[in-house]
Amino acid sequence: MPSFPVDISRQLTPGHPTWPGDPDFRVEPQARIARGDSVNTGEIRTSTHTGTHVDAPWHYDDAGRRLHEVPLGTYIGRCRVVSVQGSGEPLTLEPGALAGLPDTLPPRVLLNTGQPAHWEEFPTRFTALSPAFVRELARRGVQLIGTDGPSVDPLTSKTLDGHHACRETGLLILEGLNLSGVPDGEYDLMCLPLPLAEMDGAPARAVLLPAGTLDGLNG
Ligand SMILES: Nc1ccccc1C(=O)C[C@H](N)C(=O)O
Ligand SMILES: [Zn+2]
Ligand SMILES: [Zn+2]
Repeated sequence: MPSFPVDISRQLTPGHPTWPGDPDFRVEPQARIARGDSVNTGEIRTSTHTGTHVDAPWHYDDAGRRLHEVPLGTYIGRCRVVSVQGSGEPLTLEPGALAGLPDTLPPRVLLNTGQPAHWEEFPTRFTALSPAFVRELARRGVQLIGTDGPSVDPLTSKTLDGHHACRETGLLILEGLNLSGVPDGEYDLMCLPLPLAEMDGAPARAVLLPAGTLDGLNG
């Protein structure tokens, strides 16, 4: 029995790795009481895709919705954490990975692919989602896919087939979760992306609550 809330966000430590080519994640001290300022403050610089974050559809589709156009309820409500294993090279999930799971799934599924709790370096080896896998999740009622990997497509993909399968099926994407040590099962997800208007995505805080806690909210 985990202790709730279970924090499934990655700690944004100085030097947290970012997607290759994205700006370094930086946290810099600004005001310091120890230097005579009245308060302590800091400055952060981050890619919108660092650590635990959501992708707005506009990230991979110029006609897609931007972050402020995605209803917050997408990220709040019943979810299921599922351990899955990819196959092939690059590691990819196919529909068979869902064998043994019910034909109807909650609106949110979080995929535990075995990524560690902390990334010392950017994980170049992670599990991608095939379009067939995405379509099968959509068929089972899923509306939000979360993964502990940094992307739903392989690192070197230019075609972003997994992302586009999500676009075609209306599925939204949450990436970079920390699901290390989280038992499979049903929970309520509460994930709140930073309210960055007009953006393509945003870092988010995500926690799990006992299933049913949020009953009464939509979805
Ligand atoms: N930041 C990037 C720069 C160039 C190319 C891809 C990315 C990504 O972020 C891809 C990843 N699929 C993501 O959604 O986080
Ligand atoms: Zn992203
Ligand atoms: Zn993505």
